[in-house]
Amino acid sequence: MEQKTKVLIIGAGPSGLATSTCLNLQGIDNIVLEREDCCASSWKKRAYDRLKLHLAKEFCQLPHLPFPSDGPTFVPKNDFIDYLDYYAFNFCISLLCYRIVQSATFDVSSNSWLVEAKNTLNGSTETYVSRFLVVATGENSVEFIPQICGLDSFAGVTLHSSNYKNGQNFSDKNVLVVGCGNSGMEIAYDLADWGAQTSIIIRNSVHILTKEMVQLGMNLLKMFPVWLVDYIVAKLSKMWYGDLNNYGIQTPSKGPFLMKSLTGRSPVIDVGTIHKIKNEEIKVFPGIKQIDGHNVEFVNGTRKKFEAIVFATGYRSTVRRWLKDEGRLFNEFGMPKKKKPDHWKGEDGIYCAGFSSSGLFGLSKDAMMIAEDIHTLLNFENGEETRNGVSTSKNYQENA
Ligand SMILES: Cc1cc2nc3c(=O)[nH]c(=O)nc-3n(C[C@H](O)[C@H](O)[C@H](O)COP(=O)(O)OP(=O)(O)OC[C@H]3O[C@@H](n4cnc5c(N)ncnc54)[C@H](O)[C@@H]3O)c2cc1C
Ligand SMILES: NC(=O)C1=CN([C@@H]2O[C@H](COP(=O)(O)OP(=O)(O)OC[C@H]3O[C@@H](n4cnc5c(N)ncnc54)[C@H](OP(=O)(O)O)[C@@H]3O)[C@@H](O)[C@H]2O)C=CC1
Ligand SMILES: O=C(O)C(=O)Cc1c[nH]c2ccccc12
Repeated sequence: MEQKTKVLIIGAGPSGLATSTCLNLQGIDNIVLEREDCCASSWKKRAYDRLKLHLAKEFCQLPHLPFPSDGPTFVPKNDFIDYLDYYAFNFCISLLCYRIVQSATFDVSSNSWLVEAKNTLNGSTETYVSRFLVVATGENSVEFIPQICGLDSFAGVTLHSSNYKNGQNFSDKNVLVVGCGNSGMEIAYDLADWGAQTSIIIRNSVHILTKEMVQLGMNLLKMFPVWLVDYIVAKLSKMWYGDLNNYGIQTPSKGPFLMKSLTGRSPVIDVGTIHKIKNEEIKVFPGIKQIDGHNVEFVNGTRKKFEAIVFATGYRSTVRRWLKDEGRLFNEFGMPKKKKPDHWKGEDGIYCAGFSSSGLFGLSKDAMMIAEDIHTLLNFENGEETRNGVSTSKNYQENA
């Protein structure tokens, strides 16, 4: 089987859905391929129960569909899932699930992308041919668990944050959370709330802000330079939380928004974890040196027994496993080679949406720019054809 389309989009997360919608509204034929059985699978299957969007809803809406004005400012996970399902339905997205893309190659002779996908319903390999290819498989495509000396010998339960739902099964257990990004800090809070004896590893410096500080910062950024916004937000954080050094938390020298834009690392948006750290409900440890049975030894020589470890150690992109473009658009980590704002476009009609480390806000911008660019290129190509005597119906109307 070989299926042809003008644009092939890989991945039906927010990036794929947003790009498909923007193309649909321009009347450009496109198909979205998704490896799972549904759209927005990371939100439906790999997110913990108490998750809410950290940014105010105005920064999280996808193109052409605002959140209801009477709804909460910080949208809960399930409302966001309903929003994404409605989005896919409302904009008539042409979605093919159960398709794991295994290779994508540009064919110079036909000026098109040849994409092979495994159909997991019947085991067959399908071929798709398109003029344009949009990579929307996400920065968080696969769980990352670091190699730690002795991890194989750990005698308790281990899981990645993407498989954590809530702390129900951990009450009264000694649990170690590895990683102090937004997942780790919130999961530690949740575990402590469920009665687990909770510890967290914070091995590097990290910014801690409230969601209101981030909201203020995002709004100030519309008018003021990043250094000034960082100065204000960092001052507010210091006033609110005091000196966190005493609790094992150092503040980076670069400001939170500059750091986000340069490295993609988000500040931790505190949901109450800091309060629990201050009152010793949650203990802070430095990096792990080694694990032996139930014992974990930290780099400062301290040892402690744990019954479970939650790895909130982040994710990796998997593009380089299947995209055969000789590493032109993506680096070895599966992230764009070009710096923002030029990250979203490669050569030969390839694009990426959702790889600017700027969350839903950034991926919506990518989607709009990609659709606009494809629209312009197609108009140009149609114009060329008209000049060469091959008119399309669109050009008949435009020329009339
Ligand atoms: C826990 C968590 C909370 C977050 N909260 C926020 C927030 O509040 N605000 C914010 O702005 N950002 C947030 N983000 C960051 C980001 O906005 C989300 O990760 C968002 O889902 C990214 O959308 P995406 O479509 O780029 O990637 P994903 O949602 O990961 O979607 C990619 C899709 O591609 C599919 N796929 C991957 N490989 C293949 C393949 N080979 N073949 C076919 N399909 C494939 C996957 O199954 C998946 O459905 C959060 C991230 C996480 C992990
Ligand atoms: N409600 C929301 O909006 C939420 C948003 N998110 C977003 O999702 C994305 C992914 O977040 P998250 O899952 O937290 O992943 P991140 O990549 O942001 O964080 C990973 C963490 O793991 C730590 N880590 C990695 N390896 C080790 C190791 N060997 N030992 C100790 N620590 C280690 C890192 O620390 P180090 O710096 O020392 O390497 C870092 O603190 C982010 O953009 C985040 O902001 C996540 C949860 C909720
Ligand atoms: O939740 C995330 O990690 C995001 O990427 C959302 C986001 C985009 N810009 C920001 C600036 C500060 C904090 C979070 C974000």
